[in-house]
Amino acid sequence: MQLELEEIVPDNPVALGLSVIVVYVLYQLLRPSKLPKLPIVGAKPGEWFALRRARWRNTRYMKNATETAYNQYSDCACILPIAGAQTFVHLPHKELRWLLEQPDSVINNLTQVVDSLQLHRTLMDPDLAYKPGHISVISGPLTREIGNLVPTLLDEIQYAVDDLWGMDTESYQDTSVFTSMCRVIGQTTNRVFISLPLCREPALLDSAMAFSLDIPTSSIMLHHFWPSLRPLLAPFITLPNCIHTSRFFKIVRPEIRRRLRDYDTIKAEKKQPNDFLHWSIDHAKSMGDPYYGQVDTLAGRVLLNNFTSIHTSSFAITYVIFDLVSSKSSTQRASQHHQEPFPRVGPWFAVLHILHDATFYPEPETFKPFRFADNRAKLAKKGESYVQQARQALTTTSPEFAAFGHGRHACVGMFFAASMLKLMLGYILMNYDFEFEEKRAENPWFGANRIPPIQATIRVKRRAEK
Ligand code: HEM
Repeated sequence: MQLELEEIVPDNPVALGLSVIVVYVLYQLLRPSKLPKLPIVGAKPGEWFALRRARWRNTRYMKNATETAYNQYSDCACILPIAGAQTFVHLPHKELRWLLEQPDSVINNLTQVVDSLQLHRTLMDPDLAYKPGHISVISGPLTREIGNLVPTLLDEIQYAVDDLWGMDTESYQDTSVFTSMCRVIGQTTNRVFISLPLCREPALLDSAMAFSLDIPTSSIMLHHFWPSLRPLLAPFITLPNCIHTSRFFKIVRPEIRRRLRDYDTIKAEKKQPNDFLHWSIDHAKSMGDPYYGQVDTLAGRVLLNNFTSIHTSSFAITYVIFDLVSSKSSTQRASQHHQEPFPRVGPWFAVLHILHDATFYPEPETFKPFRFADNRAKLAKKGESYVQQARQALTTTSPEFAAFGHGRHACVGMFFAASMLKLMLGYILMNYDFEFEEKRAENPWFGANRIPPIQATIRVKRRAEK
């Protein structure tokens, strides 16, 4: 018996719409998986929809899931599905070197970053990611200028911290560490990105900080939907990204137009500003592609840099401050190196668990702010070369210390971040006292990322001058 098309397809438009949705949902649930045949973390043997159920289990118990991936599958790869993120192929630690040797034609870092953060939807101009001009500006002039920028950085840190934490030497006050650190980092990085007075403009900082949160939030939301539905939902989900981008652009556009107009005169008079915006204009002029020199491209670069800098650096300093206030003996000595970074690479390595692996870091659960400095001193005492000693530096990445990633695509801003964070910590420890806390506030999970306790407060007061 042969059925005519009209007999199968309902003529009622609502029924037709519903049938399409049902067929689509069934297809998504039952279509064969393209994933390699590997053990799935969080799945139970023989269960239906193992991948989907594992995804929700892992998301609920992220610590267990990532620990299982790191410890139980230390010899073979496994699949680590997480809701709101990609389905990761988790590689054992020993495979990191192999991974780093793969050319971009085999494992493309940009594709993975774009997909992970859904940059083609969460950025209002995806070409900022596909034509990443900021990378050469960060690794070039910004990194070269760090030494010269120290007084500028310190000036802004002092201004921002004093303003937020006050000068009262008598009484302790409650303060939200994360919120204040975001503001200090936002102000300090923008001092280097677009200089005074814009770096202190509250509306600019508010929109930059909001945008820095919009990207991870909207990408997590988008990852909850099947890829084919994302283009339809993205305009709604990324509405905050659009609003914060246009607020930021409105503030910076007049300054960018002024810089472009006066570029030749400023250069002839050797009065160039020493900031990211100026270096980006220099870079645009050398590119021969008008896209790089457009006002909105330059504004987008500054905003994108706010995204890469604000939360990464604020997380790092917030961890340290919480570790210090709950560790009496450590606050006596100025702290240099401590990071509990969030994992970002995919194919995925549990950076968090590597940094808590007792094979590499004895007593990993104990906060030892001088862990690396003491190692360095021991190496010096043994007469080891300067190069060996420098392997303990915050900016020397390795398979065992991948807080900034490792290899070709390691963080290009790490030298800048490390200098800014050390200056900040030094300034805070020399000028402020903390009230000691018996118990350290827990670090919660946000999607696949471990983050500092962003709601928690501490008590702080200005140290009286002796
Ligand atoms: C404590 C602060 C920071 C941490 C922990 C951090 C961490 C990271 C990590 C893990 C990566 C990915 C590496 C990979 O894919 O293997 C990365 C990439 C990147 N970071 Fe950072 N970062 C920090 C601060 C900064 C700052 C301040 C800037 C800008 C000035 C920056 C700019 C970038 C850029 C542009 C990339 C992409 C590099 C590429 O694709 O080649 N980061 N960062």
